[in-house]
Amino acid sequence: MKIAIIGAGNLGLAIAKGILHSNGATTMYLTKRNTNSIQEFEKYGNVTVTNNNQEAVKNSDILIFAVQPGQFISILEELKDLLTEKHVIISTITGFRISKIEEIIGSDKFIIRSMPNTAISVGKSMTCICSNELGKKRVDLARAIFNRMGHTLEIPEGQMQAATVICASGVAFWMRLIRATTQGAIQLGFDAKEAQELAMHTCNGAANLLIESGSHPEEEIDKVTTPKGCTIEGLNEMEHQGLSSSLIRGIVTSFEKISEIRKG
Ligand SMILES: NC(=O)C1=CN([C@@H]2O[C@H](COP(=O)(O)OP(=O)(O)OC[C@H]3O[C@@H](n4cnc5c(N)ncnc54)[C@H](OP(=O)(O)O)[C@@H]3O)[C@@H](O)[C@H]2O)C=CC1
Ligand SMILES: O=C(O)[C@@H]1CCC=N1
Repeated sequence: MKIAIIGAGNLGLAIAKGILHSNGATTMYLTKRNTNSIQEFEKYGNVTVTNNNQEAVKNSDILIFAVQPGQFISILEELKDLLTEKHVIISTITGFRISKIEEIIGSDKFIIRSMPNTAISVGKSMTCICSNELGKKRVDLARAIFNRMGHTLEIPEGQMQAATVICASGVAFWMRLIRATTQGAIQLGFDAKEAQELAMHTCNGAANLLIESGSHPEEEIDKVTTPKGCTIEGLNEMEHQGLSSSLIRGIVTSFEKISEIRKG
């Protein structure tokens, strides 16, 4: 697999780490205009760091675009004449519709739109995927690439904004919940390092319980809440203070913002 990541910033580098972590590429190009900060990636023998997008495209089959939305159009213009039937174009750009990509490079290209999250760097991304008509023939390939770095779900393009909030922004939401749990643990007497260890591994365990058992969260909650015990007392107080409601409202607010950005 010859992969190029055009725009090796926060997300692009997280994807690069995930690919390296999973031995997912035979060769990998990483591009950005100022390459000083990512030069170290060349220590991996199969990685080329360059500011030359055209060189990366010519020498790769899978092109993952991870630039800011405002940078994407001019990059596609720069590269469109080099794109051939060997290329699978994978965009991670928030809010950038497939039809807009087709307007620039044509609908006769394999185009995948994806929404990974930064946990891709450790092989644990939840990545949502959709494609243009022709790209349907390459969805399985795209899923195979991202499945090596976590879990994938194919969705209609109309759900991509919602997936951005739940999965990409979601990493930040879960981090805050883990941090709050850590603060609670410190108040109960653990030092900061231990407190974070307890919080993140408990979070990991809870998620894995659901993933592996397929059960509903309330089923697992029922197993933990001893009648008249401490768990239900704590849980009910959290709900009196608006735990579920505040999460839902935050998610909806985030979605309203992303819709507003897209209109802009
Ligand atoms: N961060 C996240 O969790 C997620 C982000 N996204 C989306 O991914 C995209 C990237 O986000 P993020 O990584 O946070 O942004 P960054 O700004 O960190 O990364 C963008 C990178 O693109 C490079 N770049 C800019 N212009 C060019 C060019 N002409 N050629 C090659 N490289 C270029 C920049 O480097 P330089 O200036 O040196 O060129 C920079 O490293 C966005 O569209 C975002 O919406 C999607 C899902 C999750
Ligand atoms: O916060 C943002 O707008 C982008 C989209 C998803 C993650 N970061």
